[in-house]
Amino acid sequence: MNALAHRRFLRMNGLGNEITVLDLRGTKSVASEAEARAIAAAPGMHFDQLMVLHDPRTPGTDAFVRIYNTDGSEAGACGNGTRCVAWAMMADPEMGDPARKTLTLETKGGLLPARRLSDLVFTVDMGKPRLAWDEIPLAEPFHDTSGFELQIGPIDAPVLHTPGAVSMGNPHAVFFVDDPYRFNLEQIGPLLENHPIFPDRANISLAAVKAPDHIVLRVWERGAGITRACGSGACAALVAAVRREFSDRKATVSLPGGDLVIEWRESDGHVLMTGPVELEREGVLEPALFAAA
Ligand SMILES: N[C@H](CCC[C@H](N)C(=O)O)C(=O)O
Repeated sequence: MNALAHRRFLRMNGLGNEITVLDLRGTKSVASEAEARAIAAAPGMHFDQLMVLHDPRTPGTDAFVRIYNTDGSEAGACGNGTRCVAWAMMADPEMGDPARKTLTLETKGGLLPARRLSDLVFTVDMGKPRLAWDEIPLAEPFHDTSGFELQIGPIDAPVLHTPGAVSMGNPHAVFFVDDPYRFNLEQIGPLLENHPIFPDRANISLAAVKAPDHIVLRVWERGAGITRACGSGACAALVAAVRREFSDRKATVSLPGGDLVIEWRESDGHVLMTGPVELEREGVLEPALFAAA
């Protein structure tokens, strides 16, 4: 019997970014990429990200969280998913402790302190952005403020120039454009995600700075495609905009699914992301899901 069979899961979202939460704390089980893909591919089970809770690894933290994309690939950060896990660990009757208003999660990307502001609104400290070319990572050095030239085919695809490159524990390329909805992101997203300049692939954002405190964003996510929202992408876009003096250090980022408030805190260089979560349903993983995994 597969170790994940019959396990309870929560189906949540962060501004429409579809998140499944699974609690494997107290076990030695680890979901494989094939198992994550199998869950995402099953009827009615699609997720953009699967957030799997494991026992804490670092003193002072409450859980280690593995993050899987729709294609099964693991990621070091997921802002919307982290808010959903924070809700689950504070408010879910089986996973949570309602007395908690703060907790610290850990992912492959680092430590993530989270605070509950109200029933469904959380602030996560997403840590410091990583900005060196080999931290993103990129395949070669690039000029750290003007970005790097990036051209893609086919010919009818718009030529996109000088994205900002930022890691929030996962790789992001942010293209500043006049109107993110003018581009055929379905076409250019996968070309850019898989561009050889990104040895680990990348999340691709199209950002329009409408005001010093307002950015409009669309994201093609690595391993998931176009999503309704991307929390780490919103953080990356704010950081890239500040570095180019396009925006203030605190701004509202409007994604297709709604708004996040992002602040690149002056005092310690950490990026704070504030936004809502929603619980859609709960369920149990059927053994048949894993027949082919
Ligand atoms: N697709 C991303 C992970 C999820 C990011 C996004 N859903 C968020 O809220 O940050 C990656 O492979 O790096």
